[in-house]
Amino acid sequence: MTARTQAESPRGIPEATVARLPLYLRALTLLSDEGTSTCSSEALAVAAGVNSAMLRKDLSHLGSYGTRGVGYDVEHLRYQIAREIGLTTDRNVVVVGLGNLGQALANYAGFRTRGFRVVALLDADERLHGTVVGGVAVRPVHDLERVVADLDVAIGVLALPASAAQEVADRLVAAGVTAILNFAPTVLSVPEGVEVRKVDLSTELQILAFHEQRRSPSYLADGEPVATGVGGREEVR
Ligand SMILES: NC(=O)c1ccc[n+]([C@@H]2O[C@H](COP(=O)([O-])OP(=O)(O)OC[C@H]3O[C@@H](n4cnc5c(N)ncnc54)[C@H](O)[C@@H]3O)[C@@H](O)[C@H]2O)c1
Repeated sequence: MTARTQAESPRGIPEATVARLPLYLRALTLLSDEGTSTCSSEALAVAAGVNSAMLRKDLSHLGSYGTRGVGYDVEHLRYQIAREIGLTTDRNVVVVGLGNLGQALANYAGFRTRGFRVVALLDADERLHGTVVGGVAVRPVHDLERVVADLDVAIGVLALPASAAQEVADRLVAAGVTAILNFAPTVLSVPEGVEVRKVDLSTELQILAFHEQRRSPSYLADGEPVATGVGGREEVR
């Protein structure tokens, strides 16, 4: 076996490419919905928001090179990418924590059309038990192990307070779940072989603020952040 020189998925596709596959899939789905059957790499790159050289390189990792003068077959490429991401079979999802965020996630119809079935909702608050969100009844978190086994849950979504996240993650892992999407503001510790993705909207907002600041006329004028705090010091939050 050759040593891996950069982060790669088990099939040898660079992780950076894997991270862009959902962008291509979304762009191809839009093109398909518009009735487009073939598209050039340039058009697909624009629709996905990347440059076309990067797109061609990414797709070459999938063995997809398009046809010279014609471009890519939209449906075929869509299938190839969906298969690569593992979306040709539906995945069952459990959402744990049915507060503001959990309810919004459970109500989101877009998961279903992308191959994710929210099959169970769990919460510790007994006032929520039996209430129906997005067509699924909320059950006690006590049922977690049974739900995972009976409903063949593949992915756990954590939308609960940070203080409860590790314990629930441990229970999910012990029950056999190997993929966790964590919205709680805490770093989870999981054994090797378990994949955790963390979603943090405030980090994304901070990144936007960083770029926004660099576009501001005063920053561009002298290359320095604007002093906003008392005594001319920049306010740091
Ligand atoms: N990642 C992000 O971008 C983002 C955005 C918003 C909120 N959050 C985080 O998501 C989490 C949920 O936010 P919210 O606004 O929905 O909070 P919320 O207080 O409205 O809901 C939390 C829910 O978790 C339940 N809960 C608490 N302990 C539990 C346990 N041990 N087992 C099962 N359920 C339990 C509560 O009963 C409640 O229904 C918080 O940690 C918040 O910080 C993250």
